This record gives sequence, structure tokens and C-alpha cells, in this order.
Amino acid sequence: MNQAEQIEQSKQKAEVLTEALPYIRRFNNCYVVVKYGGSAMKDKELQKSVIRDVALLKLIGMKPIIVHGGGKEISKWVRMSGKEPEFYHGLRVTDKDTMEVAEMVLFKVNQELVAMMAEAGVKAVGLSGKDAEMIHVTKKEMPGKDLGYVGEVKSVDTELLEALIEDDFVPVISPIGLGDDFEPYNINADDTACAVASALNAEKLVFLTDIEGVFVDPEDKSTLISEMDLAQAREFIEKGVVGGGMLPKLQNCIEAIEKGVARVHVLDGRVPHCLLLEFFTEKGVGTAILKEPLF
Ligand SMILES: Nc1ncnc2c1ncn2[C@@H]1O[C@H](COP(=O)(O)OP(=O)(O)O)[C@@H](O)[C@H]1O
Ligand SMILES: CC(=O)N[C@@H](CCC(=O)OP(=O)(O)O)C(=O)O
Repeated sequence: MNQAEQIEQSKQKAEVLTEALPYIRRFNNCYVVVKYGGSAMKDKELQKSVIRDVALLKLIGMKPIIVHGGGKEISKWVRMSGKEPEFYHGLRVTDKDTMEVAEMVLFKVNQELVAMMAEAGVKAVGLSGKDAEMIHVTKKEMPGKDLGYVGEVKSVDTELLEALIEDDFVPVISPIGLGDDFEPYNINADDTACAVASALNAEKLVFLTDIEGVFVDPEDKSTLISEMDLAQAREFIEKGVVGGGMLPKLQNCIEAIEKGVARVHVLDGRVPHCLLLEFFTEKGVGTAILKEPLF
């Protein structure tokens, strides 16, 4: 590259940084909860790239918190232990042995993300909801089915989170809660992220998943909804537009906004730098769910 080309490249970089400035200012010091789901955790390189972007958000002054999943990895290990994974309405039926497997796998995933954050130059602390009694749950009751050790979040104590963030650490949370019997309970990671973001009154809650966002028809890529308000989101659920894993996700989006989270986003975590595209561009990417329509 000659000198003129080098100057041109530097100019372009400087322009990108300058354009990002209003967004950096807007989210400075804000809690941003990123739910990193198993479906978007395809390979280590992709995970490292997502974690580097979260590290960047931290280094420019935001307060990110990661809540991770690992459903696919848990299923793999449950199969290796000789059992067939069982789900009921999207929730894993979790007997004692499955809980043990889930806890081990989630710990492994958690610590891998913590190490990736270290590699990106940011100190992270791995936690489960049991630490400092952060997440208390009740046993999830479903008519006609005993789900075993599946928890429904009862309360989130943010004391430890706030202390860690104050001391510049990034919390990385695995979806395990403490039951009334002081046993570990398996919580859906979307529910966990929603509860944590609500308890912190987060500015943003971002779900990184394996689809570009919410579609009217997932088979037709031209039907991506880039923005919807609460009324629309409720209508989508009532009319059965969303199904599969998107249904509980959208329910969580609605609940988070009702409980005070300012903006919720559903993004394709498989797209490199999707977080940065969402944070630092006016239009953003994926689907934004807002309390009221912008226009
Ligand atoms: N209308 C819709 N728009 C987008 N995704 C949908 C829709 N209906 C069903 N889905 C499904 O929801 C899935 C995302 O949920 P899920 O697999 O639970 O993600 P994660 O593991 O990241 O939590 C998508 O891969 C898609 O197949
Ligand atoms: C109760 C329940 O279903 N818990 C989930 C927790 C992990 C999770 O939700 O991971 P993803 O976000 O990758 O799906 C499970 O055992 O799979």
C-alpha cells in the first residue's frame, strides 16, 4: 500500500469512528444485557468475535452483561450420558441427572466465554444465579407435566452485579437459579436475560439468535420486521405469526419492556459484528421492539 492509499484508509477509519460518536455518547454508562443463545454459538471463532464486540462496548463506556445459553451443547451431553433430551413447550424436562449435566455444561460454556473476554482484554466474572443468591426461582409448574428441576424466576438481586460492574468487571451469567429447597434449577436463558435486564432497568436487551430477526413468514426473507411496538408484538403472538423458539423470545421482549427496559432487539448472532451494526447505525439490524412506535 502506498502512502496516499494509507492516508485514504486512515481517513475512512476516522470517519467510521466519528459517525459512531453520538451512539457511544448515548449509551455511555448504560446497562446493556446481551443474551447469547446456543443457536448462535456455532463455533469458537464466531463466539470470539461476538465476545470481542461485547468487550468493545465495555471499553467505550457501556456496562454490558452477558447471559448465555447452551441448550444445544446440553442436549449433546445429555445424549452422551445415554438419555434422549426431552422438551415440553420449549423447556427441557430436567430430572436430577439432567440437571447435573446441564450445570456442568453451562459451567464449561460460561468459563469459555470468560476466557474469551480475557483474550479480548476485558476482565469478566462468570456467575450462575446461585452466586450471592442472585436469582431465586420457584419450580415451574405446567399443567399435566412435571418438568423436574426447571425454575421460574422469582427475584433477581442485583447487588453483586452492580458491585462487579462498578469495579469494571463484565458479569457472564449462566441460567441456573436457586430453588426454595436451595437446589439448583434450570432456567430458560431467554427468561434469565429478561429477568436480569428488567431488574437492572437496562437500556437495551439484545437477543443474539440464529435468525435475522422476527419475520411475518420466516420462509420469506423480505418479511423481516425491523421495528415493532408492544401492540404489534402482542398481535403477532395472538395471531400465531411467531412460533418455535421465537414465541417465548417475543414474550420475553414484551415482558422486559413492560418492566422498564427501554429497547429490546432480536439479532442474528451468526452475522459478524451484528452487535456493532445494531449499536452504531441509525437504522440498526434485526428487529427492534419498542414501547411505542417511533413515528
Ligand atoms: N416468525 C418468526 N420469525 C423468526 N423466527 C421464527 C419465527 N417463527 C419461528 N421462528 C423460529 O425461532 C427460532 C429462534 O428461536 P430459538 O431456536 O429458541 O433460538 P435461541 O436458541 O437463540 O434462543 C428461529 O431459528 C426460527 O426457526
Ligand atoms: C429450562 C430450559 O429449557 N433451560 C435451557 C437452558 C439453556 C438455554 O436456554 O439455552 P439456549 O438459549 O441456547 O436455548 C436448557 O436446558 O436448554
